Amino acid sequence: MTDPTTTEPRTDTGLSGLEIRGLRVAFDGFTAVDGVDLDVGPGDLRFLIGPNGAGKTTLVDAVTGLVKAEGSVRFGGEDILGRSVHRIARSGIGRTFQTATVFEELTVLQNLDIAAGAGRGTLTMLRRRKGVPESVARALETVGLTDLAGSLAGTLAHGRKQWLEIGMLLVQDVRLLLLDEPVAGMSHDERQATGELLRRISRERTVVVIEHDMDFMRSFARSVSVLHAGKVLSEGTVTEVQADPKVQEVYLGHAATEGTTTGVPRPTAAQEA
Ligand SMILES: Nc1ncnc2c1ncn2[C@@H]1O[C@H](COP(=O)(O)OP(=O)(O)OP(=O)(O)O)[C@@H](O)[C@H]1O
Repeated sequence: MTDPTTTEPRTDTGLSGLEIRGLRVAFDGFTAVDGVDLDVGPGDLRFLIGPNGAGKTTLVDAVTGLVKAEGSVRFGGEDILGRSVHRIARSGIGRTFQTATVFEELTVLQNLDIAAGAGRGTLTMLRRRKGVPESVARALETVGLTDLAGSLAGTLAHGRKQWLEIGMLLVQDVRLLLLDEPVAGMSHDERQATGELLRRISRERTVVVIEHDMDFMRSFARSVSVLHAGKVLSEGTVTEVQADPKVQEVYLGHAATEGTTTGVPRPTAAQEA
């Protein structure tokens, strides 16, 4: 269930929100993102859900500069659309992909150190350091990997690799985290720990999660946007979105055609009867 004490997006100084207007992405005449307006408040923990092919990943690709898009994407007061991937990353936006991309042959600490270095100036990089940088120690603590700092990343369990990747965004001081199905393939306990981690992170940063796992969404989303056929179909709290007949129609329609209940919001009592 959504924590009622954390329903309101935070507005503390230093937190930045995302403002998307008229976002459009076309691939050879096929419009994958079709005029999306989306506001993610500072410190929100927003879930982006929708059936396969709805345009969720393409939207994140557009925000991070991986695909060309029209419209506007403002973060921290600046329009970032059209900037290079590198410049967008430097403006404080980071993402993870469905498959964790960590350096398996390096230790957890080395992975974090490299990620931290990516945000440092050349002079700082050249300076000799003693011990673990504070930002790295903090990230280790936050993602719960302090005791595994010396372990090779390749030996980590699946869930912990995802946490390491999130830690790599934290040391880069990413202020907007865009996470693509972070709990896919995780055990129940790992999902729970990941949800709690995202709650902690969203006290200081803005978090957007693409997700198909509806139980996870129900437990941890502070707000939800439903995408369908490249457009925002519905938006609100978990309760509001689940009660929206348009959402039920889209998901139930898919369940019927795909023979799966993955991603189907829990039917209302009336539907179950
Ligand atoms: N590079 C591309 N070239 C052509 N079409 C693409 C490309 N990338 C995505 N698409 C199409 O755009 C649509 C949206 O895809 P996208 O991956 O954004 O959906 P999604 O909501 O993330 O789906 P899923 O939940 O399955 O990951 C799909 O029809 C997909 O086939």
